[in-house]
Amino acid sequence: MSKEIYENPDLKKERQNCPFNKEEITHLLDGGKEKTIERKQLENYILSDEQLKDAVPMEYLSHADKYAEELRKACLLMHKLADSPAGQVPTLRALMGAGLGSAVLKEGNPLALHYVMFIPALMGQGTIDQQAKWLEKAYNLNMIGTYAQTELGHGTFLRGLETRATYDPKTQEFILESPSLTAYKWWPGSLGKTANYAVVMAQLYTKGKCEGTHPFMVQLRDEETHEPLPGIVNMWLNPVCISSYIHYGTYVKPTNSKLSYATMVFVRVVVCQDVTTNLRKAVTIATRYSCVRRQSELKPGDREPQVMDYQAQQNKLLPPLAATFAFQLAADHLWNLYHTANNNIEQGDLELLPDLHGLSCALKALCSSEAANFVEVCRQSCGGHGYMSCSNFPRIYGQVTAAETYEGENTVLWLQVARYLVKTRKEQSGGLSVKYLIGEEKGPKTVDTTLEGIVKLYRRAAVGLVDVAIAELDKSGRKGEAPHDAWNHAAVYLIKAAQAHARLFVVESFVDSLKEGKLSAPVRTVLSQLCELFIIYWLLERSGDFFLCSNLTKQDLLLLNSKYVELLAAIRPQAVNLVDSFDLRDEVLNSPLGCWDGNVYQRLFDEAAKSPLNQSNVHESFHKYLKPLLKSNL
Ligand SMILES: CC/C=C\C/C=C\C/C=C\C/C=C\CCCCC(=O)SCCNC(=O)CCNC(=O)[C@H](O)C(C)(C)COP(=O)(O)OP(=O)(O)OC[C@H]1O[C@@H](n2cnc3c(N)ncnc32)[C@H](O)[C@@H]1OP(=O)(O)O
Ligand SMILES: Cc1cc2nc3c(=O)[nH]c(=O)nc-3n(C[C@H](O)[C@H](O)[C@H](O)COP(=O)(O)OP(=O)(O)OC[C@H]3O[C@@H](n4cnc5c(N)ncnc54)[C@H](O)[C@@H]3O)c2cc1C
Repeated sequence: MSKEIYENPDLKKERQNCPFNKEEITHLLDGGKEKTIERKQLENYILSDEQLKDAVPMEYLSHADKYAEELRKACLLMHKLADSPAGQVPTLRALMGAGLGSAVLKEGNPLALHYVMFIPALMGQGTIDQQAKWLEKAYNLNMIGTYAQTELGHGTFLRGLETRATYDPKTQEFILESPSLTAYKWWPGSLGKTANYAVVMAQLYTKGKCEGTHPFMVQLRDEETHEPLPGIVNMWLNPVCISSYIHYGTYVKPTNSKLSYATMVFVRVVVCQDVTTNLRKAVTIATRYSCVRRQSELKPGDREPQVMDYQAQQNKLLPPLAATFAFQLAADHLWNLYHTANNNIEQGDLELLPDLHGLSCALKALCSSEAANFVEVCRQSCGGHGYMSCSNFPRIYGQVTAAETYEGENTVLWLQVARYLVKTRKEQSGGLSVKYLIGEEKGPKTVDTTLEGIVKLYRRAAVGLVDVAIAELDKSGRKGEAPHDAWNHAAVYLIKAAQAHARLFVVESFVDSLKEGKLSAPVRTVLSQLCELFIIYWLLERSGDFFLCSNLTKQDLLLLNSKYVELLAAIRPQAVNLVDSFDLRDEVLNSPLGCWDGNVYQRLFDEAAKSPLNQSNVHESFHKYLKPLLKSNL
C-alpha cells in the first residue's frame, strides 16, 4: 500500500485554488521549459547518489574532517560532471552556486575557485597559446587552480599589491617574490591545501619600471606529491605572465590597463545570481514556516493564527519575496550586457567597458547587501527555530554576507559606480546604461503614483542625487580643496547617488521585463503586484531621496503607504504558491523549517536527535567537571 504522503493541513490549504500556473513561473526563472527539465534531470542525477549524502551533519565534524568530506564529495561531483546529462557550463554553475552545489557541499566547494575564477582568468586573459596549453588541462582537472590576488596587507587597493614579478631579460623569466609579511597572499580559496596552480596578481617590474598589476600563472605544488614547490613560501620561480605583454624583452601596454581586472567583473556578475538564489532559499524557508507556525491571538478567543496572517509578518517576508524576482531579472539583464561587452572587447571594441564596470559594481553591491539584510529578516521572522543551525539560515547568511566583502568590498564598489556616474553626467557622453544622465529629464515634475509615475520618481532621484554629489564636489573645489580631498568629503553623497542608480536599474529591469515578457494573465497579475509592492517598498524606505529630488508630497507618501498595505493583503494568499514556484527541493533548502510537506516539528526533533550530545543521557564531561563542582560547596 502506498505510504500516505503527509502534508501539513495549513500548507495544503494554502496551495488550494492557486490562480496561476506555478510551472510558468518556474520556467521563467529557469530561462525556459527546456532549462527546467535539464535542471530537474541534473538534480535527480546528483541528489539520488547516496555517496553524496552526509553520514552525519557537517556541523558535528572537526575542521579537518569537514574539509576532507567536502573534498571527497567535490571530487565525486566532478566525476559525475564528466558523465552528466547536462552541458558543461550550466552543470558547472549549478554545482558551484548556491543552489544544487550547496545542497551537496554545505561548507563550501573546495574546487569552486578553479571554475569561478581560475578558468575564467585563463579564458579572459590568456593568449591563444596559453589557453591551448592550460585550458584543456584545467577542464580535465589535471590541474587545480585558484585566483591569488588578495594579500595580508591589501585586498581592495590593487595598485598597492606588494607581490612583485621582476622580468629578467637574460633568462626571459619572471622572478616572483613576496617582499614582506603583508605581501603574503591571503584569502584565496583553495590556496591552503587544494590548488596546485594559481593565477597570481603581481606588480610587473621590467627594466626597473613598475608596469602595474598583471596576472601570472604559478605552479604551487608538485603534481605528484602535492608538496609545495621549493621556496614557495616567500619566493616563487618560473611563473608565466598570462596575456604576456613582454614582446622581445620590451613591455607593450595593453589597450586598457584595467583589462587585467576582467576576471573580477565576471565574478561580480555571477555573484548577483548567486546571492539571489540564496535569498530565494531563505524566503521559501521563512514563508512556508510562517504558514505552518501558529502563535498568539489575533482575534480574542479564536484559534492561534498562522503568523503569516499578521501584517507585520507580511511586511517582513513579502518585500524579500518580491526582491527575488527583481534581482533575478536585473541579474539576467546584466548577464546579457556582460556577454555583449565581452564579445565587443574580444574584437577590440572597449566602448561598453565603463558601463559594464559601473553596472557590475552597482548590482553586485546592491544585490549582496539587500540579500544579506533580507536573509536576516527571514531568519528573525522564524523566531527561535530560525536561530538553529539546522534551519540553514546561519549558513545562508554567512554566504550572502561574504559576498558583501569579496569580489570588491561594497563601499569601494559604490565609489567606483559614483566615479562612473559623475564622469558620465559631467561629460554628457557614453553611459549606455545611464542614458538618463545625458541631457535633462524632460516633462513636468508633478508626481503620479502609477507604476510609470513611480519609475519616473526613481529616475529623478538617480539623476538628482548625482547632481547633489557634483554640487558638493564643486563646492569643495571652490574652497580650494584638492580633488582627492573633495572626493573623500563628498563620499556620503556619492554613495547615495550610486545606490539610487543601482535601484533604478533594478526597478526598470523589473518593469520592462513585465512589459516584454510573454506571460499569461494570472502570472502577469501576481508579478505586477510583486513589482508594484517592491518599488513602493524601496521608495518608502528611501523617501528622503525622493523628497530631495522630486515634488513628492506628504499626501503622495500617505497614498503610497496605503497602496503598500493593500498589496501586502493582496499577495498574502499567494505567498506559498509563489515560493513553491521556485521549485527548490528539500535537499537544496536543507532546512526542517522550509520542507515542502510542512512537517516542521517532527523534522526539528529528528535533527536534534542527530547531535552527538543526544546519543547518551549523561555526557562524560559531567563526571570530569560538573560533579566535582557540585560537590565542592564553593
Ligand atoms: C561559472 C561560475 C559558476 C558558478 C558561480 C557560483 C558562485 C559564485 C559565487 C561566489 C564566488 C566564489 C568564491 C568567492 C570569490 C571571491 C574572490 C575574490 O574576492 S578575488 C579578489 C577580489 N578583489 C577585488 O575585487 C579588489 C577590488 N578593488 C578593485 O577592483 C580596484 O582596486 C578598484 C577599487 C577598482 C580601484 O582600482 P584602481 O585604483 O586601479 O582604479 P581607479 O579607481 O583609479 O580607476 C581608474 C579607472 O579604471 C576604471 N576601472 C577600475 N576597475 C575597473 C574594472 N574592473 N573594469 C573596467 N574599468 C575599471 C575606473 O572606472 C577608472 O576609469 P576612469 O574613471 O579613469 O575612466
Ligand atoms: C569569503 C571570502 C572569499 C575570498 N576569496 C578570495 C579569493 O579567492 N581570492 C582573492 O584574491 N581574494 C579573496 N578574498 C579577499 C577579498 O577579495 C577581500 O577581502 C576584499 O576585496 C576586501 O578587501 P580587504 O580585505 O583589503 O578590505 P579593506 O579594503 O581593507 O576594507 C576595510 C575597510 O576599508 C574601507 N575602504 C577601503 N578602501 C576604501 C576607499 N578607497 N574608500 C573608502 N573606504 C575604503 C572598506 O570599505 C572597509 O570598510 C575573499 C574574501 C572573503 C571574505
